[in-house]
Amino acid sequence: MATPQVGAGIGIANLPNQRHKIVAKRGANFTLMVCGESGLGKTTFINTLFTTTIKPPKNHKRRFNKSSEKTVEIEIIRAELEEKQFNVKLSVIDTPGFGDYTNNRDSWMPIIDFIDDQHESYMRQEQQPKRQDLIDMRVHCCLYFIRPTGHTLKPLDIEIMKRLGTRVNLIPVIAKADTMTPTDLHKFKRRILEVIAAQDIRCYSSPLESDDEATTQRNMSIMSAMPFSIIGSTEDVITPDGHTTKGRQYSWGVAEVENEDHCDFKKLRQLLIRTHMLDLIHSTEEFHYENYRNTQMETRKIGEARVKTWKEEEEALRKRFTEQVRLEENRFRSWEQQLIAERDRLNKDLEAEHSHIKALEAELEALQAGLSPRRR
Ligand SMILES: Nc1nc2c(ncn2[C@@H]2O[C@H](COP(=O)(O)OP(=O)(O)OP(=O)(O)O)[C@@H](O)[C@H]2O)c(=O)[nH]1
Repeated sequence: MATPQVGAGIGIANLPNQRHKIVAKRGANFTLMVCGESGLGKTTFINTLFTTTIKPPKNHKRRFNKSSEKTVEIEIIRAELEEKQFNVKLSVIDTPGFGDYTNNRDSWMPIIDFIDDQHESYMRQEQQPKRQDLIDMRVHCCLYFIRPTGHTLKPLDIEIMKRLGTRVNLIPVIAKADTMTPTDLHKFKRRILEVIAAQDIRCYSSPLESDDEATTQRNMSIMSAMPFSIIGSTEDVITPDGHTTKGRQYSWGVAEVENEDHCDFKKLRQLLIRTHMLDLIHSTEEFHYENYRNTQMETRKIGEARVKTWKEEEEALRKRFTEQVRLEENRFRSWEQQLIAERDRLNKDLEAEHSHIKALEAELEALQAGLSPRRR
């Protein structure tokens, strides 16, 4: 685990102004998770966000050597950020390779387990008599990277986002926004929001209202950009007006990371680092952790091992499926019985008609036999 010390002006010095001045004294502990399909720019984004190489870029050829059975590896990168004597102990949880495999269902389970395990570990530590220096790795925010397809969310995205949203502050982001036109990006955002609402996916939302009108406006402007479109790059480029900035160079021009006409990187950075870091920490504590704790307290005796929630969800899903199959089979059987009964009834009718014809034929024969001598 790398522990780089970085100190460039990225805005964490504003944190003490956010909510509790007390945090300023001991600094903050912030855990950020990035997940989404492989190659969407998660590592690049993290390095862009903290204006340093927190994590070295990967060798993408490596991916092709992996066995298709392999699940995601969770990586923890730690860094200490310091600005104007304010410290943030940052942990970044990367989930590389996600979605590379044929069996994608197996790829989200370790992510869900990781989040639950951190709550579990914190809860167990809290139950101990000695409660100082608790190790806290609860995930305060999860950035879910969406592939910039321009269509809509994929079923796998929906499935994972649903599970994440009930456990963690989920923030959806559209990766590689420089690969889409502003019109397509706008339509894509709208479709994503429609799916999020229709599928009841819970995303992070912060209180918008504040005593200060400017803060309310700022919060509204930040939150209205969700799902945030982002461009990641640690490379310097020269803009048409001649200044140097982080961006991606193309033959048609440059895509600038910090240009609000190009993407929402600035707003997302503002939310994560400057304005909402403490709210993300507090809502994890007050909402997601409490939720976990309450559920476990209701369903478990003290000391009893945790039943993995996703396993319960899987079991419920399996039961529902088996029940549906059973109902369908019953429906099919009763339909088959009806068909057999109908066939028997028709056969009987046919037999009766047959006998009737036979009787008529016999009668006709008898009549013909009766008539014959007189003819002669
Ligand atoms: N066009 C474009 N390319 C990007 C962007 N961000 C990253 N890339 C490129 O995408 C490739 C993958 O980037 P990574 O940051 O390694 O992606 P990742 O999601 O961490 O990949 P895994 O860890 O394998 O899941 C690299 O070649 C990056 O240069 C972006 O915003 N736009």
